[in-house]
Amino acid sequence: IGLSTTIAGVKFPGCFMNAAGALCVTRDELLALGRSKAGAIVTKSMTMEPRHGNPEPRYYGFPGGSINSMGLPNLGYRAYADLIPELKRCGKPVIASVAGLCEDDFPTIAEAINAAQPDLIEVNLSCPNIPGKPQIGYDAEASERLLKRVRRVITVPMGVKLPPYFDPAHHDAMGKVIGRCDVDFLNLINSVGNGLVVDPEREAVVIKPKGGFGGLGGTLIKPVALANVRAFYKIFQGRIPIIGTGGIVDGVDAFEHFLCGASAVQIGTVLVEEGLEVFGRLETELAALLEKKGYRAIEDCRGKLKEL
Ligand SMILES: C=Cc1c(C(=O)O)[nH]c(=O)[nH]c1=O
Repeated sequence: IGLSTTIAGVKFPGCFMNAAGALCVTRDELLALGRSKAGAIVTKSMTMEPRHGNPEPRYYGFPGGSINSMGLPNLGYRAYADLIPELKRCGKPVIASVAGLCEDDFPTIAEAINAAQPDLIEVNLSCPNIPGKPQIGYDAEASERLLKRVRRVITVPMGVKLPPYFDPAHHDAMGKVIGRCDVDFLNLINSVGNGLVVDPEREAVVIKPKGGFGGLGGTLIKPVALANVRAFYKIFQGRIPIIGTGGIVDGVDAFEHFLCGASAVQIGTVLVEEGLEVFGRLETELAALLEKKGYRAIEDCRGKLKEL
């Protein structure tokens, strides 16, 4: 069973990759991803200047998932632009994740990182952890304005990392925006923003930033992730490839994302908790599952979710 896939004309040797943010901030982390069985290298979302990020503890894993308020720790876009040629020599696609602290940052960073020619650029409209900054992805007009400015300066495939939406009216509104911005792929979803995890023993929050509020990931968000993959897959009738992210812990979870319409999947919490060996486990599990079900490749099951 081949687990390779193609997104916007770019061939991925494997369908599993890290989610931006998971083990991908430093040169060593990115090169380790290059040596691992990951099907791609995805950078941490980058900003104009290097950032330490929020005070620790800022990540907490627990049975069922994780909560984080990292605060965009990254090396700054210039460092990643310098790294991209070396990362591309690892023999798998390099996805540069672009963020910013304000709207004007995005086209500036995108133009500079495009010059380094990553295989794809992923525009992150969904960071939930910048104190005082609402997620751009929840503002349709701002999203459209930003994506059009970024599209003009990017010559490689451009994708969008969106937050979860919880109302079909929002799926439709964002679908219209995406349809007008010449987007090459979608990545659904980012963490479920501003959850709160409490430690009843200590009677305290578990992360320091924002009074303990942070983005939720892991198993508990899988139904939300699947709903968003399915909603946008149906809106675009499979014509815009989707990377499914959220709640993938084993091969069956990845299969569910493919059934809902994903062409590739990203992992965050399970990668942080288990380490780079998780890629081998997930590939083994998915290949066995597809074999058992009689599918020869991912595209044979993509979008085949049955309704009752
Ligand atoms: C880019 C910042 C993000 C962060 C962060 O750096 O706090 N955490 C997330 O769960 N998603 C993000 O998009």
